[in-house]
Amino acid sequence: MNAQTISRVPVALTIAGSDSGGGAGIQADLRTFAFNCVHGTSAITCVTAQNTLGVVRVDAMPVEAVVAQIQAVVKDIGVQAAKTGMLLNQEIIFAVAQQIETLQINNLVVDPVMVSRTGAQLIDNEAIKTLCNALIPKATIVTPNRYEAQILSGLQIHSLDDMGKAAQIIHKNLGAKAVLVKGGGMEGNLRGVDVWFDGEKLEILTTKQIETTNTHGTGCTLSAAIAANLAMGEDLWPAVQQAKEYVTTALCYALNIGKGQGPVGHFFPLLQN
Ligand SMILES: Nc1ncnc2c1ncn2[C@@H]1O[C@H](COP(=O)(O)OP(=O)(O)OP(=O)(O)O)[C@@H](O)[C@H]1O
Ligand SMILES: Cc1ncc(CO)c(N)n1
Repeated sequence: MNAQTISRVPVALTIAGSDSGGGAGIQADLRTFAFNCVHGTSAITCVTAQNTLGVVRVDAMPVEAVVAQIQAVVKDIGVQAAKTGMLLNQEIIFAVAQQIETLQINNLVVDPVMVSRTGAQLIDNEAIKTLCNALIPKATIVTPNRYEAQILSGLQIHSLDDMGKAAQIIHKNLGAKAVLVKGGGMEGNLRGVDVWFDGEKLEILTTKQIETTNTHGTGCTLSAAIAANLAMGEDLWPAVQQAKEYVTTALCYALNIGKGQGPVGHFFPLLQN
């Protein structure tokens, strides 16, 4: 059989942490890229020992190693979009922001991983400051969860109205082109409702609520799917809408593995036939 070489495939880069349990981080991002028909490349910032019950240990990569991974990918292969996930510390965040500027990476999705859905802070205050000053201003879109949006906006978020206000404050103060406040951590019928603001339009993204506790990796999956759609050449708003559909279906096929929160099922397109 003759090989069919494919040379014009869109390429996306994830700059994020490794999740040994395979549900979030780099592992979720690369699967999401693949199932959205995009070649996935990666720059690993830290290695977590993690499972469905939580994070046991985190080891940071040396800053030079993070920079070398980004440069190796961009200088040879080239990327049409990138996303950032768990960047861990101030030095890594600052170096990543510099590389994005120097290598002129367009279409940047910043998932400002700093607080888990349960409200536990994952990075220190200095790192949060650098994220706000150096990286978020370069973002095409920033996608905070409820708790991250509270930190970034200074508001307490309990209602849809609060989500909208937070999105507008983050947009005005931090300079990302668009903001998506995610509702996975909201209560009642707001769970799964996201709010978008791009400086002009305030939109509410609703979906059917999925009754599952297996929600590990939803945020990584959503931001990676947005990056994949941007790499495919989609405009930002349709890229977000399609990514929301992808994460919703992946949640419907979530995996009931481990003793805690199982991961979303990225490979549902293979199961549907
Ligand atoms: N039970 C649910 N039903 C429907 N959608 C959900 C549910 N839980 C999360 N989502 C959706 O998943 C996406 C990710 O949002 P979420 O708030 O869970 O992000 P996150 O806290 O960053 O995720 P994680 O840290 O687990 O990766 C959003 O579109 C959100 O609305
Ligand atoms: C590596 C990694 N990135 C992101 C998250 C947030 O879901 C996680 N739990 N682990």
